[in-house]
Amino acid sequence: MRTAYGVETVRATERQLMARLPEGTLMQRAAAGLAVASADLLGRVYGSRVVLLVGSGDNGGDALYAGARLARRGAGVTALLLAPERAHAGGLAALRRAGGTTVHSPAGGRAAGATEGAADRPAGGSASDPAERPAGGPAGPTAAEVLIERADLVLDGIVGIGGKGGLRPDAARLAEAAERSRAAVIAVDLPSGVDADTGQVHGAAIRADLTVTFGTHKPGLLIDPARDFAGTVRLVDIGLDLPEEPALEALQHADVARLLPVPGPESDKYRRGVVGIAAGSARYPGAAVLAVAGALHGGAGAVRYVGPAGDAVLARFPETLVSDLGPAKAGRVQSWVVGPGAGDDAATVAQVLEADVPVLIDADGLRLADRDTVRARTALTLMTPHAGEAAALLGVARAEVEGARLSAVRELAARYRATVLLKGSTTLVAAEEGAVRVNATGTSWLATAGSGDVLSGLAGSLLAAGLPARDAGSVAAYLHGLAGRYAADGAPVGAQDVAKAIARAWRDVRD
Ligand SMILES: NC(=O)C1=CN([C@@H]2O[C@H](COP(=O)(O)OP(=O)(O)OC[C@H]3O[C@@H](n4cnc5c(N)ncnc54)[C@H](O)[C@@H]3O)[C@@H](O)[C@H]2O)[C@@H](O)CC1
Ligand SMILES: Nc1ncnc2c1ncn2[C@@H]1O[C@H](COP(=O)(O)OP(=O)(O)O)[C@@H](O)[C@H]1O
Ligand SMILES: [K+]
Repeated sequence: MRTAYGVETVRATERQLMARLPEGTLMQRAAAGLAVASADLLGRVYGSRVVLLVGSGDNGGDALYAGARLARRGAGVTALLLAPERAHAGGLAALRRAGGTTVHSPAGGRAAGATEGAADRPAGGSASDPAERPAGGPAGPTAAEVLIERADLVLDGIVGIGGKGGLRPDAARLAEAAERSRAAVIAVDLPSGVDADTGQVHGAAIRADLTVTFGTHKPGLLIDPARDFAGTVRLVDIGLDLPEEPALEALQHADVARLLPVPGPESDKYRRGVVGIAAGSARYPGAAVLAVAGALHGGAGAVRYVGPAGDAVLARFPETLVSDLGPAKAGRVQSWVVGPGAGDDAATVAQVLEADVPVLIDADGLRLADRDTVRARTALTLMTPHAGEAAALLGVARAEVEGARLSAVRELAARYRATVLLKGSTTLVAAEEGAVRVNATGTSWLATAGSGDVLSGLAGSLLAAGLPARDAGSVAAYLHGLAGRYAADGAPVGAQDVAKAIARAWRDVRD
């Protein structure tokens, strides 16, 4: 299981650990890991040009100490200090001892002619030395921007877990320069400008190729939009003793393998679970077919279908048990999936919600389900909105959900007293309590009509097989994401291709 902890927990565990260790130990561990990752990315350290973006906190300290290590190995290292008087004193001294230079990088300091030598200053001077840049001049790039432009590697130590709100204007300029530059960018702990706890991004942020994070992943590194800014994430162990329950967790192959329902010698189709699919309409029969396709690959022993698309379902999947009597009279099931392509059939949704078995509500069903009825259910409920559907349920704009996925999914889980799977580039699964699961196996090729129907069938099938809602949702998202990757393999796919590839995803996970 990959886990992520919020800032408050990180700070508390760091304090405990620091109390037992000589001062500066943790920062040295962080800087050592950062320097190794930098060297790996550079390939050749000697002769490389490294620029450090240094803010006023310990995040900048990490960058300075790592820069010192790289300077000792022959890199030309320049630190751009956003606030020279507040930059980490020990880190500054270490960098200068190692032969690195520092440049004051205020907003708008122009590099008149911005020459190579603009950054040079004697090692050992003080950060507030008047010899510090900025070089004047009304227009053109600042000295800092020129240095970033010419760098091989930029280390972003502007701000880490101490960041509040969007980047301030002078820091934002550096972030933009780094994005324009061809230099590789490594974010120290997390990309400056992203929210460590939520994954929100307010305005400009560093766009990194690699993020070297310390002690634990932070939730923001795993949730879009921030995840997209982090690039590849590398975790450096600094010895933190973290509590049992994380804020966020992501299943890995081994976790999914343990959760997959596998028939034993005593199994029969009923013991494996029957999933009922109440989906599709005269207008949208395809949704029924796709939900059944997903359900057939989810581990239930049988798939029962009720609704107006029985003929279409049977034509494609003769193994389906089709009934036209409605959910209440269709025969026993261990879970229901209701909603895909359901149109305005509120009666079916209401009937399904009355059943005392786990229910998955998707698509039209989300709009039609009465909130108080869902809240009052005693059996499990799993809701699977995409951002647009979640926004409608919450009464906010879609962009608001996409920008703050974690709070949106938590809020829905609380309002409906249900488990909620929020679909999208990073799928989140939240129950009313406990760690939120994040899934990142997906691919944007999955953004294709009907792939959500496949997911709901798959998750419903896992519910029928006996998985709790959080596991059913996160295992389904994991398999569905992998299946999407396999089916797409770099080219567009249809939802049916995704359903077919689920079997390969199972095999892969179980290997
Ligand atoms: N505490 C520890 O034991 C360790 C901390 N480490 C590093 O320390 C970092 C946390 O250090 P700090 O607590 O000093 O905090 P940060 O360095 O993350 O940020 C605090 C500073 O950034 C400024 N700042 C805040 N928001 C800003 C914004 N939006 N734009 C521009 N500047 C902003 C603040 O004025 C403050 O001076 C971690 O992210 C990690 O990199 C590591 O060295 C590992 C050990
Ligand atoms: N950008 C993306 N990256 C990864 N997965 C995505 C992306 N966009 C959508 N998906 C996934 O594709 C599926 C689409 O589901 P949904 O929006 O319900 O479509 P439909 O209603 O057409 O079936 C979901 O599993 C969702 O998580
Ligand atoms: K940073």
